[in-house]
Amino acid sequence: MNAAAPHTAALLTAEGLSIGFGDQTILSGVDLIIHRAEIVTLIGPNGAGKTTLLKALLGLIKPQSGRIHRTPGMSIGYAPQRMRIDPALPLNVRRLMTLTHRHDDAEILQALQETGVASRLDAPVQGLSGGEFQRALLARALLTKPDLLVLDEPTQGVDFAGEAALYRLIAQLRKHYGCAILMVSHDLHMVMSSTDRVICLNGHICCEGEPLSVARHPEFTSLFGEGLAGAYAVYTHQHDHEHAIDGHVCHTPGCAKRRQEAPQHMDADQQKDAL
Ligand SMILES: Nc1ncnc2c1ncn2[C@@H]1O[C@H](COP(=O)(O)OP(=O)(O)OP(=O)(O)O)[C@@H](O)[C@H]1O
Repeated sequence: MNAAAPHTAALLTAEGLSIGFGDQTILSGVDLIIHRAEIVTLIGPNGAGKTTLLKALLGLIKPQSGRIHRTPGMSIGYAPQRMRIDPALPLNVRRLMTLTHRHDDAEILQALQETGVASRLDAPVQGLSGGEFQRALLARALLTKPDLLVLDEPTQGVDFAGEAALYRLIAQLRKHYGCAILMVSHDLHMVMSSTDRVICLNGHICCEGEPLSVARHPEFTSLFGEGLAGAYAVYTHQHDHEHAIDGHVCHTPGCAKRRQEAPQHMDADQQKDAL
């Protein structure tokens, strides 16, 4: 999915943003552009200001200074990081979908189908698994037919296999709706393979660009460590070897298969010779 999306026109622009609470400034000098149909991921340590920036871009927090320009008429879907739901509240998925806006059943069902949880329409929200809950939130954000989908940690509470499936779904949604996606994520490995552009935030924009260039940036390595950039290199490496079923690494074509088929009565040295 790293292939550049057809993003040319700016959908949302921010210039010189400073954002804070009271006399405390959390973010300063933030300039950014979100283009149509691109996937942009905000990364950064805890407390870096990622959620604060999203909220300012959504118009939920007024910046201390700077300006935000949203394309007139654009619609934004938002899946927040946290949603406090009273465990005693009888709330099913259908109701969750209409908490803030009215939508008819057909629209709700279609959005839930898009995210793979239509069968949970009448399930109590408290009974959803982590992955189902995130998919329901995603469906809720889709109901606005967004030009921009803003997702704050969309894989929270989701296991590793579920994370990969969710990122694939997000990519499909971008294709299907042609919407831009701005998300916050801590899944750095996933981010690197599932986004067009990465913005690394820590009180200001430390670095930004295509995933590979960000992973090599000194500010990225000082925030996340050399190891991670190295791990990313492993993540994208050219696979120049095969793995036999016993974990052995084979460097000659077909050797993994031959190793698997090598007679079991041979000892390790004989098997090696047979290869
Ligand atoms: N409403 C608020 N009032 C005062 N301070 C706030 C408010 N919201 C956030 N902050 C502070 O702003 C800073 C940035 O918070 P923010 O939630 O944006 O960080 P984040 O990068 O999203 O962190 P995380 O990765 O932990 O979710 C934190 O120090 C937080 O305590």
